[in-house]
Amino acid sequence: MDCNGYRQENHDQNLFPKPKVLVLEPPPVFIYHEDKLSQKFHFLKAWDSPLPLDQFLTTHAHSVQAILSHGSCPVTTNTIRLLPSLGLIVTTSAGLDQIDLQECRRRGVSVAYAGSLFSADVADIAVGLLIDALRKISAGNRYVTQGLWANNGDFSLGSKLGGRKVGIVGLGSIGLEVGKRLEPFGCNILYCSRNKKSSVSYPYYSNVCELAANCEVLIICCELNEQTRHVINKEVLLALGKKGLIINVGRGAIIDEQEMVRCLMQGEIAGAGLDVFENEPHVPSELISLDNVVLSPHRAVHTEETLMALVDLVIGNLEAFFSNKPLLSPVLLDK
Ligand SMILES: O=CC(=O)O
Repeated sequence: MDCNGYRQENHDQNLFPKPKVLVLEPPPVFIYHEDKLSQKFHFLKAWDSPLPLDQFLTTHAHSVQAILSHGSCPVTTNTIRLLPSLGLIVTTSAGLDQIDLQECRRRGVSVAYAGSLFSADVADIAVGLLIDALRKISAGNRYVTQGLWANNGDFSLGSKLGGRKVGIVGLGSIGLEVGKRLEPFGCNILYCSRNKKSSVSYPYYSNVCELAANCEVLIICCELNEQTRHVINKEVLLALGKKGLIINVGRGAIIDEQEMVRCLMQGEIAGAGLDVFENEPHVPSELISLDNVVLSPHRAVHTEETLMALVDLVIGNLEAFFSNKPLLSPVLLDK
C-alpha cells in the first residue's frame, strides 16, 4: 500500500467491485453529480465510447443489470433485448414516455422514476410562463434591451391574471400544484383528467375540447401516452379561441405543434408559454420570431435543490435493487 492507500483501495475494489450501471446518455443529475454517483457505482458510458451503441451493448451484455436513464433518452425494445441480465431501469424523469414499458413488463425489468419530486418546480414554471405570456415580461425585456423604449417606441398592454379562467389538462401532482398556486391569484380553475377528483371542487370536464371552450388559458400538465399524443389538436385550439393562451409543461407531442404554430401565426390563439417541444432541442423557427410566445428549454424540472434530492433518490433506488430491497420510487407496471 502506498501512502495514498492506493493498493488497499484497489484490493478492496477487486473483492467488492462496484455494481455496473449503464448510462446511454448522461442525465443532468449525472453531469452535476457524477462524483457522488461514482463513489457507489461503476458507470458504463455508452455515449463516451467509440463503439456503435449496439456493439457497446453487446460487449457489456452480461454485466449490465441496471440502466440510468432520463426523459430525453429512449430505452428501446432493442436496447432491452440486447441486455439479458437487465433487471432495473432508473429514470431521472417523471415522464415515462421514452421507456418501452411493455417490453419491461414482458421481461420482468423493474422501473424506478422521479415520481412527484419535481412537481412543485414544474408548477412554478407553468405559472411563470403564464404570467410572462399575459404580462409580456420577456417581450418587455426585449423592448428595453433593444433600445425601443428609449426611442419612444410603443409597448402593447398585457392582460390581467386575476379572474382568469384556467383549464388544467391533467390533474396529477403537477396539475394540483398549478391549481394551488393559481387560486390565490384569483384565477378560476377548471380541469380535465382521466377521472373526476374527489379532492378538489374545480369544475370537471371529461372532454378537453369542452374544457378549452370554457376557459381562457389551457395549461398542459398530463403525461404523454397513446391517448394524449396530439390531444391538443386544431379543434381544441380553435375552441380555446383568439384570446386563449396555451402553456405546456407536459410533453411537446401532447400538442399538434404544427397546428399550434399555424394558430399562433394566424391569430387563432393569442399566445403560448412552452417548456417542451415535439422535436427537442429543435424549436420551430416560426416560434422563435413570435413576440407572443415565451420559450424555455425543457428546464421546468431542474433546480439545484431538486437535483440534490434526485441524486439521493437515484442512489437509493440503485442500492435497493443491488441489495434485493424494495425500490424507493417504483413504477407500478400492470401485469
Ligand atoms: O420532463 C421531465 C420529466 O418528465 O421529469
